[in-house]
Amino acid sequence: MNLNVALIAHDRMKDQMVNFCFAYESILEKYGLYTTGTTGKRIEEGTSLKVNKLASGPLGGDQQIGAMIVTEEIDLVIFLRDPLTPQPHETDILALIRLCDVHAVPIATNLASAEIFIRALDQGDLDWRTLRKNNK
Ligand SMILES: O=C(CO)COP(=O)(O)O
Repeated sequence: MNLNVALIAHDRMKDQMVNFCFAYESILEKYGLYTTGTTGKRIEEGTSLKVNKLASGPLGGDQQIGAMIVTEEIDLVIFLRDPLTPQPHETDILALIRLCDVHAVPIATNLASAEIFIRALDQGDLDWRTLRKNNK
C-alpha cells in the first residue's frame, strides 16, 4: 500500500512520539514516513524506522507537510501537539490542520486518537485514500 504518514511532535511530546513509533514500528514500517526535522531525528534515534525528514517545524516543516497534503501525498497525520505551550509558528500549525480538513486527511492530535488511527490504517480503513490519490 503506497500510503504516506506524517509524524510530527512538539518538544514536550517527542518522548511520547518515539514510544508510539517504537510500539507500532511493525505497522509504520510498511508506509512512507514524513516528519518535521527534529521529530524525525528523534524517531530514527529511538527506533529502526527510516523517515523522510523535512525542515524543523518552526522553520517551515509544518508548511512543507501542508504542501504535501495539497498534492494528496500525505494520507494520515499524527501530530502530537503540546496544548499547554505557545508555539512561535502557531499560524503554520493551524494552516496544517485546516489543510487536513480541506483535503479529507485524517489527523490525530493526541496519543489516544493516534492509537485508534494507526490501527485503522493497519486494517485497511484508509485504503480509500488511494482512489483520491489516483484521481487527483
Ligand atoms: O514544531 C513542530 C511542529 O509544529 C515540530 O517540529 P520539529 O519536529 O522540528 O521539532
